Amino acid sequence: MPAIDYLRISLVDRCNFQCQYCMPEGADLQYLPQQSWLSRAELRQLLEEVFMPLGFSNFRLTGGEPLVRPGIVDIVRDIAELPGTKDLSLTTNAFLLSDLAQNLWDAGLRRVNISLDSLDPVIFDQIVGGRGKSRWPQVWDGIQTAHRVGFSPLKLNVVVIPGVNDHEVLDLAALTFDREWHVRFIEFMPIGNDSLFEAKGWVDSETLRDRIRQRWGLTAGDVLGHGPADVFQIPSARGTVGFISQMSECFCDRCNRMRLSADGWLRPCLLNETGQIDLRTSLREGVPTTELKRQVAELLADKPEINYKMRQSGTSGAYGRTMSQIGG
Ligand SMILES: Nc1nc2c(ncn2[C@@H]2O[C@H](COP(=O)(O)OP(=O)(O)OP(=O)(O)O)[C@@H](O)[C@H]2O)c(=O)[nH]1
Ligand SMILES: C[S@@+](CC[C@H](N)C(=O)[O-])C[C@H]1O[C@@H](n2cnc3c(N)ncnc32)[C@H](O)[C@@H]1O
Ligand code: SF4
Ligand code: SF4
Repeated sequence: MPAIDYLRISLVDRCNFQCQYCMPEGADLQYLPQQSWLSRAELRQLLEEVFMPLGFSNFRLTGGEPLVRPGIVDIVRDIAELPGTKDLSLTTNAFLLSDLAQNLWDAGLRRVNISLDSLDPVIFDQIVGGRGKSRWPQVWDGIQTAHRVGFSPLKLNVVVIPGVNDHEVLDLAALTFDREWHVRFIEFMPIGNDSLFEAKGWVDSETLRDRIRQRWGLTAGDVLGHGPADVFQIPSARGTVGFISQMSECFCDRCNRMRLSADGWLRPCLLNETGQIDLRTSLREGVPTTELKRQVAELLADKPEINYKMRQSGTSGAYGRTMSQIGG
């Protein structure tokens, strides 16, 4: 088991999109009241006094949509400035990125992962649940702005849904040719929209790799990252193609991460709800951070047993929190 040094921090459970695969269909999600979000100061305190001393040094901000969190730029600055931060990144749908990219860069953020499920604006809008004006141009503009500002590596995340966007895999992979963009294909996971998962299923990464291999060839690749992607490269492309294959390969034995929700629950596994602890309530009740550190250390010791294969141990039926509430 590798060292657990990667913390994914969800800053807000709300989102300006409602992607088919992420939110339950017809979702009437109960959003957290704002006062239950970890404040900027509480988050900083937990990082400095609990997580960093336990060896966490790589941080990812996510959501919901992290760019709708008020004060996002200040939160980025706080974390970027902490001496214990080795790598800081953000996962976003990029809808608000063109306005924020420069400020985020100035605050110390250097890389972003962006969801882009389709190059076809009509399909894109169907996936993200748009009504009225198309959302695609603004997202594309956000990606271009991030590129211009200098974020690198710049990764694009595609959740592949059979019959929805799987026919675009070659076009999306071709985005890696001219620019140093890193396109990652994610196998649809059974969290978020269960009925869509049952209806559509998922495409295994090897099938996608075969398609790419037959068209252009495929060699080993490399890009900075702490997540589960297997990285390849189309010969002579500037960027890479990555595959996140929870369903076909299961990468739990190399899991190096935990998740902190917007309301301060620490979750040892995305797909298994065992062992979560409520750090925010304890912090607000005055429990010393030395004690919280002891509790987190205990959970770190239990983490290898809390994984996708053992998910029945922590979940009865539907997950208590869905993908947008956990942050992916
Ligand atoms: N099952 C599972 N899926 C994960 C895990 N980590 C990331 N993913 C999936 O991969 C998606 C993309 O992750 P990103 O938010 O882009 O971050 P990442 O790939 O971990 O980050 P870097 O490799 O550091 O760039 C997530 O939304 C999940 O769908 C994990 O621990 N378990
Ligand atoms: C929950 S979103 C949060 C960050 C941001 N809103 C975004 O979309 O990038 C993080 C990631 O989770 C992925 N995701 C959501 N639901 C998923 C599912 N059921 N299976 C696989 N990936 C999923 C999204 O594609 C996205 O890359
Ligand atoms: S994938 Fe991201 S953008 Fe889409 S609904 Fe989920 S949280 Fe929002
Ligand atoms: S499913 Fe859980 S244990 Fe497996 S890689 Fe994801 S977070 Fe880690």
